[in-house]
Amino acid sequence: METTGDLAASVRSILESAGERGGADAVLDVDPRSVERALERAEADGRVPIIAEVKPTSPTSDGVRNDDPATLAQEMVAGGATAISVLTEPTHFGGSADALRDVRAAVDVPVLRKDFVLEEAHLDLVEADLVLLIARFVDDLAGLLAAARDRGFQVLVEVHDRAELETALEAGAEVIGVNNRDLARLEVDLETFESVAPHVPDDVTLIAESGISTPADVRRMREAGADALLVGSAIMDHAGETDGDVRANTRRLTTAETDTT
Ligand SMILES: O=P(O)(O)OC[C@@H](O)[C@@H](O)c1c[nH]c2ccccc12
Repeated sequence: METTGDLAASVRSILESAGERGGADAVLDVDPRSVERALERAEADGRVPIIAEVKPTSPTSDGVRNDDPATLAQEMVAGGATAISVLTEPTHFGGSADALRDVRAAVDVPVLRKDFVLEEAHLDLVEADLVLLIARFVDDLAGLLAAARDRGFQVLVEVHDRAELETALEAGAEVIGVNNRDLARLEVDLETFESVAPHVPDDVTLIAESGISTPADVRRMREAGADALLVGSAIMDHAGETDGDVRANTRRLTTAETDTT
């Protein structure tokens, strides 16, 4: 793992608490809902493939939403979401394994577990269809990827630059997310995706992550090659700028390529 000296203080503290969280008693055996199939269904219906994120709060959000995660997820699916991402990180994002379990029981789309998984035992906290591994924070990416696949998980490997992309490809990642947020400064720049995307092989499923808030942002990321987009804050609307209507917020983005008004 890289030294944590160049990371934002909140990210250092997230990693410290992640390292202290234990695993689980049993090794999971997951029967996953196919992400590939879900993406094909969205494209066939003319919906932009959006992975909508249930994120009660975050170090960069203005506020907290304590709505029932399962209800939020159902509203997101009603707004056309292709998959749901659920934070399970408890100390900085207000997430939990129970929230993910409730969401997965309430919807029939694939569910991504969003957390700071650093070692094999962390994989066994809760079943999900897709699990996130962050290239920058994982020592043995190929090993953890294999351990996740052995359990049946599909795996989203997150990168932020070309060097991390190479690491992800060498490790055999098939689904790669480019995070527009820089974890050293916590700032978002959509150019990050645009600069990394051209170097991603066509057979990789490519996801643009973070900082996507408007239909124009959606179109920009799609033009740069995104197969899907991961959106949290603009849908959760922690500050309450859109009456917190998660269904409408999701629909505005899933229809961005058909409704260009
Ligand atoms: O809220 P945003 O800017 O739409 O971002 C969503 C998602 O990309 C972000 O929550 C995220 C991306 N990678 C992460 C890793 C851990 C925790 C959270 C994240």
